[in-house]
Amino acid sequence: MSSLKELAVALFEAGAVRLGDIEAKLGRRTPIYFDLRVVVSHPKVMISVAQQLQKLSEDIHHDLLCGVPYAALPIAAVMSINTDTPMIMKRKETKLYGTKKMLEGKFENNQRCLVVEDVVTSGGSLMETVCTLRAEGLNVTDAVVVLDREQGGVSVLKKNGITVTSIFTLTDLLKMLNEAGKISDETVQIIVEHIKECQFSNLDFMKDNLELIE
Ligand SMILES: O=c1ccn([C@@H]2O[C@H](COP(=O)(O)O)[C@@H](O)[C@H]2O)c(=O)[nH]1
Repeated sequence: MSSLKELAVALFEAGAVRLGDIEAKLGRRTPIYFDLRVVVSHPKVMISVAQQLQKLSEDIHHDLLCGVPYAALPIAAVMSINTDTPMIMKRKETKLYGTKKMLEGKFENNQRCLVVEDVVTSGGSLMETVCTLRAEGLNVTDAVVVLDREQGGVSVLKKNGITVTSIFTLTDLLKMLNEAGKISDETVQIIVEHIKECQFSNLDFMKDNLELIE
């Protein structure tokens, strides 16, 4: 899988692109949903996704990698092994026993941690991980993601000090899948209209869980 178009088609064929009237996070409805969790069952696609993210990471100075739980964890693990970069893991919930740690793995104050994410919509999931990492004394300024759904999350993250670099924007991906005959012109149109109407300009809906700059 040398080209991005080949990767887009491989993701589609692996079942990572779902079309229809789908219920997403917080009861929102969407005509397109990306399920990157399926990639664990397709090792060649996993390697290709990790390699593309590694390319994006080459110019970003970092000491550690951290995947946003859960979908990005295996992707970050493959990148960690391929590049010999230590990884840390954020827990979704704090343990109620033992060490009560939020982060697993070894890290030191002020180390630079690059965040790995599968999909950005509002930016909320990624920001949640960033807040935990920063609260533990890590320096977090960048994230690499597989897909930017172009719904405002990347700008929201920028306002909070995070630069996002993605393998695909939704526009790129739709174009590649349309050219490959996987998605019709009509479906592309429906998705484009939905994305225009469903934009996020802040993370107010989850402000009780986040310590934001704004
Ligand atoms: O098509 C999609 C859209 C979202 N996700 C999951 O949700 C978060 C991203 O949404 P935010 O609003 O930016 O938090 C991400 O962690 C994905 O796992 C998805 O899988 N597919």
